[in-house]
Amino acid sequence: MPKVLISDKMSNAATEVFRNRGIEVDVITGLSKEEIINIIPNYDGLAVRSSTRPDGEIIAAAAKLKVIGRAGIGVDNIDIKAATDRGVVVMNTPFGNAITTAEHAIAMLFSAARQVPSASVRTQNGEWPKSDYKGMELFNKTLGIIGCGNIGALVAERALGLKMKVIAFDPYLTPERAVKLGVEKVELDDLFKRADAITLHTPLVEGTKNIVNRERLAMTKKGVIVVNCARGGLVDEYALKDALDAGHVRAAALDVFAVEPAKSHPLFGTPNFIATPHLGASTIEAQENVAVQVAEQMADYLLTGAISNALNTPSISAEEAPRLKPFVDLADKLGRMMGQLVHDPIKTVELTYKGAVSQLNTNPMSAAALSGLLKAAMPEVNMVSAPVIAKERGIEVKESYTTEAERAESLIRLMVETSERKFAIVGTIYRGEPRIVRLFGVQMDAAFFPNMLYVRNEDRPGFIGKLGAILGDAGVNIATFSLGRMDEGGEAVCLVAVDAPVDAVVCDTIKAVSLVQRADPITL
Ligand SMILES: NC(=O)c1ccc[n+]([C@@H]2O[C@H](COP(=O)([O-])OP(=O)(O)OC[C@H]3O[C@@H](n4cnc5c(N)ncnc54)[C@H](O)[C@@H]3O)[C@@H](O)[C@H]2O)c1
Ligand SMILES: O=C(O)CC[C@@H](O)C(=O)O
Repeated sequence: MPKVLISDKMSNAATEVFRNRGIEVDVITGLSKEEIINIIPNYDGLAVRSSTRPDGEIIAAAAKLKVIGRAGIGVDNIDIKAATDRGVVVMNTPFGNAITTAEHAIAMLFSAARQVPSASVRTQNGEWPKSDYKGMELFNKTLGIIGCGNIGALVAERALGLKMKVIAFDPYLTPERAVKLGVEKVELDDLFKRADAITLHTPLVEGTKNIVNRERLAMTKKGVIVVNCARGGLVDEYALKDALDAGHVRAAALDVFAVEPAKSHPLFGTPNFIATPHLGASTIEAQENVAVQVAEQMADYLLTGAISNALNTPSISAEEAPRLKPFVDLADKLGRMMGQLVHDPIKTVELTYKGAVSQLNTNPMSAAALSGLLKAAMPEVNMVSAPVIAKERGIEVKESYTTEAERAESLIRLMVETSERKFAIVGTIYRGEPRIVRLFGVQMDAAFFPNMLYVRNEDRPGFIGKLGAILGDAGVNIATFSLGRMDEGGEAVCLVAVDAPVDAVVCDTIKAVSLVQRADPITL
């Protein structure tokens, strides 16, 4: 039974989902990094919010870990590269808290426009400071949205409902979508110049770090409002403080800070500054949504292999997972066989899906073939890391599809190209089992076995007897023998399934037989 650790405060709904799905679950929050490193080897899954930071050291200690689930959107607390290198799937819940966070941004906008928090505190202090507050009406004002994805679009929809004009900067926002949302797509500087209020909804990446900086704040209208409910680090907090102190920025409301938890901060106590402790996603509804969603996704993966909302590997729906499995296994075996037979650096990998398989989700098959192929040189590689590694190494990966398949319902052809030549292996699934139907240009019909021997020789009488004798003398028992040849007297291929690995000495003895070109062991 798989076992999951929930290491951050999360709705009980997550625990219930795991238990109902037959997954053992421990909820242990407030652990130090060292404590997590000590216990993580016991778990197949780790469910977190933002307090736990699964970094390279935690992931390296997690011998059994298969999945990290983030009950929320941002995954900047997770070392995705380390997870990818170890084959750990990282998944988030991209929509479960979006409405709640959009509502918090709107709440912050109103709070800033009317200074609700400070007016409340002073009123309750008995001051009745009515004449100190003159707010800003939002009606007819221009809201500048930086980052118009899920949450930005929800904020836009709500701001339009408030009869604001909405302008948005997002390099990936298409003009069509902007029209559909009812927002005007603008350049970044234009947004800073025109907005009466600015709200941020981008992830924190290299291109968005300090996107609200001193120079850009200087472009804004006097009296602008700044709201950030996305990520700390998007706003230069010192530049914001100066602009607030100078009275250029009317008010600012931050839910997120460059360093969290922000227990003391230069902005704290600044007039017209509002802070909340990363509450954007904190509603009963959102927390229940993300907890249920992350637990369902993790359970699906651990129990069925279905993958949704993964950041480092292609999706596989629960419905398609069982149909894909035999083809993923076949692709892995084709890759592993090829990886052990081709020793030169690979320039191109081409996967051709023929027949019924071409209609399926082939992404996991290609990932499995690549991982199998690279394993010969990199034993740690896996389906999650292989596509990234192939890209890093400059290996071009191509896929092609045809609904026609000769000789079988479905065929997968793996072709690799080195600087010298091309090699191809073709496989199929027959009665639920993977089989090789073509190997380096030679037609055959062979099953895959854990230990095999590949021999290429010139087709001459007597060779098979000699090969059998060498294997017999070496105490290697033959399980099956598959043969094929280009044409009579031409090149022939033997694929011998054996009961134990064939060592290098035996291979050298076979290679010494005249007309033998290659003898390579294969371990699957
Ligand atoms: N405060 C909270 O509790 C809370 C809750 C949920 C999400 N968030 C954060 O809110 C942010 C947005 O979440 P989302 O679900 O809308 O993400 P999303 O991926 O749907 O949208 C992000 C948008 O930012 C855009 N973008 C990327 N680079 C950009 C750039 N250089 N300039 C402008 N736009 C750029 C993308 O094109 C995308 O449209 C994330 O950082 C997420 O972590 C915070
Ligand atoms: O878990 C939280 O409270 C914050 C979540 C939020 O930052 C997110 O990115 O989804």
